[in-house]
Amino acid sequence: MKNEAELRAQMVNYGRDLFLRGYATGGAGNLSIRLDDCRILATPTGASLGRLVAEALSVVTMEGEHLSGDRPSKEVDFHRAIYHAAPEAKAIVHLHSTHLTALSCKKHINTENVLQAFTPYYVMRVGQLPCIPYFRPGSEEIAPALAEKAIKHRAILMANHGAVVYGKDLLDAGDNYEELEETAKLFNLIPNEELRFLSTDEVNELNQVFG
Ligand SMILES: O=C(O)[C@@H](O)C(=O)COP(=O)(O)O
Ligand SMILES: [Zn+2]
Repeated sequence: MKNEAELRAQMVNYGRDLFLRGYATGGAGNLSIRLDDCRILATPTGASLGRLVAEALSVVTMEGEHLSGDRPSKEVDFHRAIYHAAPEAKAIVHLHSTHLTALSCKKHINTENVLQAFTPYYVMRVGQLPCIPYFRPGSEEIAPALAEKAIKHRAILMANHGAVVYGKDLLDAGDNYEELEETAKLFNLIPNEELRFLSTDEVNELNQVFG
C-alpha cells in the first residue's frame, strides 16, 4: 500500500509518461486517485499532465470540499460521482487521446457498446464501452450520466470529448485506458466490413477464464 507522498509521485510520473507517449496533449485530460474513504487526489485545472508538480496536486473530499493544493480539475465532480457509484474504482484516467476522441465524434455508433470485442485483451481489460451524450466540459450533467454507466462499466466514452476509465489503482486504470485507445486505433484502421468480431462463445470463454 503506497503512502500519500508515493501516490503523488506516481501521479506526476504517470502523467509525464502519458504526455511523452502522446496519450495526453497540451492541458487536456485529468487524473485522480482515491486516497482513502474521504479524500481524492486530483490534477489541478488547466495543468498539463506532462508538467504536474507533486505539492500542487489538489485534494478534495468525497463531498467536493477543496482541502489543499491548486484549484482541482473542473471535472472533479464526475470523478467523485464515479467513486461513489463504483466502490472498486480507486483511480480514474480521463484523456482526449486521438483514436478514442475520433470514435467519440462519430455520428452512427451503438451508444450501449461503441466497441464490440474483436481482440481478447480488450475483453480482459475493458469488455464494453458505453457512450454518454455530449455535455459541455465541466458541466454538472456529466457526473450523473457517468455515474450511471460506471456501476457496470469501467470505461465510458463521452460524445465529442474523450474517454474516462477507472481501475484498482492509477497504473491499472492507465493500462485499461491504453488498451482501450489501442483497440479504438485498430477499429478506426480496419474497415468495419473486414472486421471479424469475437463470437459470444469466445467472449464468454474469456470472461470465464480471466474475468
Ligand atoms: O475537456 C475538458 O475541458 C476537461 O474535461 C479536461 O480534459 C481538462 O480540464 P481540467 O482538468 O479542468 O484542466
Ligand atoms: Zn476533457
